[in-house]
Amino acid sequence: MVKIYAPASIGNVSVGFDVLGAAVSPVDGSLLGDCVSVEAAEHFSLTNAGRFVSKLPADPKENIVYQCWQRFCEAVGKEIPVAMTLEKNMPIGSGLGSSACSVVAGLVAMNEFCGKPLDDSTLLTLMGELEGRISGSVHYDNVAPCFLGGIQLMLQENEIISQAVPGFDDWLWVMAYPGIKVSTAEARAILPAQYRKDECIKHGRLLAGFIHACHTRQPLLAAKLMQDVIAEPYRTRLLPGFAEARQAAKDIGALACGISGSGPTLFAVCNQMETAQRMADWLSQHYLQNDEGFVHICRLDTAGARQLG
Ligand SMILES: Nc1ncnc2c1ncn2[C@@H]1O[C@H](COP(=O)(O)OP(=O)(O)O)[C@@H](O)[C@H]1O
Ligand SMILES: N[C@@H](CCOP(=O)(O)O)C(=O)O
Repeated sequence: MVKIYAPASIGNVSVGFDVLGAAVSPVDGSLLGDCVSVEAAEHFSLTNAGRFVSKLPADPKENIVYQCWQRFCEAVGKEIPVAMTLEKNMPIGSGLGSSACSVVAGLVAMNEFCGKPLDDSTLLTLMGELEGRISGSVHYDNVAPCFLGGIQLMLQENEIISQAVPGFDDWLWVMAYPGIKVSTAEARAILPAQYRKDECIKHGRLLAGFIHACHTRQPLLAAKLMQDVIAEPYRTRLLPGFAEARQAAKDIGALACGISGSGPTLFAVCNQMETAQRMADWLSQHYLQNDEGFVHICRLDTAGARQLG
């Protein structure tokens, strides 16, 4: 039996719409991600479990893990009879890369079980394709960090999909999921088809500056440049309480704050545990909308998808 864990991720990281993503895990050692197990069987089956199992599509063939199995079999050229189990621990439509967690765990579990017939680049291409089926267009900013770990920058040239960007070890990422759902496909559909020249220039400056600041080890500059001119101005209206939370992050002393993926999860970057804890307390009291919401203080998950059993 093979069991794979795939961690939560922050798509865009504010400054890199569709081209920058970061994998995160709670500092308390708890797991914030999906698990997929694969074992030998006479016929294919998929069993669902986990905290958010009831939110999965009613039709089993719409479960992206079923589609991972089907696509993997097509890629290796044979039907592989296995019993798969999805532990759906991630809320769906959360902005935490929930579908990516299932896709990455599903494909890595199949690949490990079969003795690694597919290389990382082929796997990542398949992950992007499957994620694209859900959100309406291929974007790797969740699947790449979830699979490979850390902060990943999408290059998509010279057969390189993604490469790592060095993060800052002392950064704490406070993640607050309010408990409501925002569909990624819908949050993409509300974005403009075109942007003005000055917005394009600013976006280029911010993203280039952020990557430069990471490589030259300037954390305060990197944090200052984490601004989103592409999605946040349009998506804020989907997120109750976001503007107040952003102001609170500034007042409390967070270095940066933004929408995780397409939301509704918000992230705030702090460089002191005390500030992160104050931020987490504020978000728990003011940003959560119902009992399904949660707040975690995280660090970058530099390992990405990994075998638990
Ligand atoms: N295993 C799965 N995990 C998450 N979502 C799934 C899964 N299988 C199918 N889906 C569907 O994919 C969509 C995921 O929505 P999306 O807004 O992309 O979520 P997220 O931003 O959390 O990845 C939903 O319509 C959901 O029903
Ligand atoms: N770049 C994408 C990221 C979506 O992330 P998700 O966690 O909301 O699926 C976007 O911003 O649309």
